[in-house]
Amino acid sequence: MKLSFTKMNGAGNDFVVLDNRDLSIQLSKEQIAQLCHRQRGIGADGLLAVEPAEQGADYKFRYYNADGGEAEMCGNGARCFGAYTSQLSQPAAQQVSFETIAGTLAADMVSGGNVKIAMSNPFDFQLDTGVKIDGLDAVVRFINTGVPHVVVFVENLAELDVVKFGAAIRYHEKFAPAGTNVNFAQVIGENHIAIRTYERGVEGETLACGTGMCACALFNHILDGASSPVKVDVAGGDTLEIGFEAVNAQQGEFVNVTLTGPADFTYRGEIVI
Ligand SMILES: N[C@H](CCC[C@H](N)C(=O)O)C(=O)O
Repeated sequence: MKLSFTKMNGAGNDFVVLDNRDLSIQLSKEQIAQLCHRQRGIGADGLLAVEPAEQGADYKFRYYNADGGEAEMCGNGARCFGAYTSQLSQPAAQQVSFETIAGTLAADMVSGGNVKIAMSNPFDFQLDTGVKIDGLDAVVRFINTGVPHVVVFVENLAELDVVKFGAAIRYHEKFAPAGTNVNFAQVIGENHIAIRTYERGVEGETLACGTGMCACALFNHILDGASSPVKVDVAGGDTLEIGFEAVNAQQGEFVNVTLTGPADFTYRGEIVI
């Protein structure tokens, strides 16, 4: 099968984008994993598929990790999905809505080529999961910001072995069977944090993780009183903004969570699979 695709990235979190509005593309988990393979395929952290909406939004957004498994949604991917689908209409749309497993989201094309995502409300808040990891002297926290995220605040982010400790938490029995993404964060200023993320389904550190940035920013508010918007420095070198409105922060209740950052087209191509 010959596939036309678009390669995009959101702050270095990179994706293969497929226009499947006619539902003609049917890929197996193995085929998606091959497309995302860095040496044997196009290479990406995940794959975004545009499908027709079923509940009144403009589109349906399907997200697959590099291992081919479907996940509930993807924050950086949502910005790329928004930028991609905004250009499917003439003139280009300023706002698009799309259905995901995590809920219906909206993407706004804002200044500087950035995209602002109105995220789903977080849930499953655990201030302290009680998980202890040998060699990691820190509290393991949890919140679901569309996908599951552990958040661990540390003082030595730059030197931390993110893959070692990330994998240990991702595969910990506490989070089985779905597993979790794992974020390590460090406060670097007022309303300003830096994070590194081990991503479930990539099984490695990615250059950015949008839902992970949201999770860390919300804990920065809960733990340190940071106010909205929180600036988040990510491993790929970008700084993004997380907005939120606390309803009951100590219970992890927030609304109007937003993720604003870049969504870049890298190239278009064709591949036979
Ligand atoms: N990179 C994504 C998160 C993907 C989540 C996926 N790794 C999973 O939950 O399995 C983001 O920007 O939010």
